[in-house]
Amino acid sequence: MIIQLCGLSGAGKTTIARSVQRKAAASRLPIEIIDGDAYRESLCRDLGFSKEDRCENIRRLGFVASRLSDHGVICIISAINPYETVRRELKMKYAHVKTVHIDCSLDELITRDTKGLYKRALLSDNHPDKLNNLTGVNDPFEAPSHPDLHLRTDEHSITACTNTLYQFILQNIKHQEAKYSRAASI
Ligand SMILES: Nc1ncnc2c1ncn2[C@@H]1O[C@H](COP(=O)(O)OS(=O)(=O)O)[C@@H](OP(=O)(O)O)[C@H]1O
Ligand SMILES: Nc1ncnc2c1ncn2[C@@H]1O[C@H](COP(=O)(O)OP(=O)(O)O)[C@@H](O)[C@H]1O
Repeated sequence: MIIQLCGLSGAGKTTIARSVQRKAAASRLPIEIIDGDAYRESLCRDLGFSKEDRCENIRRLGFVASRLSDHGVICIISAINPYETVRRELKMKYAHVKTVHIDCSLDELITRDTKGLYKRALLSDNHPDKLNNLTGVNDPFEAPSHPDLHLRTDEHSITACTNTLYQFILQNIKHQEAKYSRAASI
């Protein structure tokens, strides 16, 4: 199974992914987090933040996830993943891909601003530190119209969001197992 998260910087993708991973480890459920930020320091080092590069980034993360997922590892792709076309592409290309929108209002993100990115994006146009392509401020984020799961981190606690995503994963595992056992008995 591949869970492709999408959501703005600071929405809580990494926090929730890690928390679900810890919870799953207690039940010996293998989860690998494929984190955009981390892969941008290795496999995706050559990529920037243009639309083309962001889409190529997601394609590469999707490929890595598919290789692990084929061997029974549940993969969580934790990236902003802002474009509907490439999210759909992953769903079409690989088996058991679920889209989870980690949603949070811009006002709350500007308050959190853990990396100082929003402050930079909101500087005046002629400021030397101005960030010109921050997703959600001055670069597009296409909210998924029909996500498989929608979590609002400005309305629910980290624990509540973790539990919801964890239950969603368990339900989908059960659903997959039932499908395979029906196919095997034919
Ligand atoms: N311009 C701009 N827009 C968005 N994000 C930026 C930008 N510049 C740097 N960063 C940092 O890069 C992280 C996003 O990388 P992703 O690989 O998740 O992005 S994408 O899916 O390819 O759009 C993102 O990480 P998260 O905060 O974890 O989302 C930021 O820390
Ligand atoms: N319900 C919530 N779910 C996830 N993170 C939350 C929530 N409420 C507050 N936060 C805080 O928001 C920040 C999210 O940061 P992070 O997980 O790095 O976001 P992202 O990976 O989407 O950039 C963390 O400081 C986290 O403690």
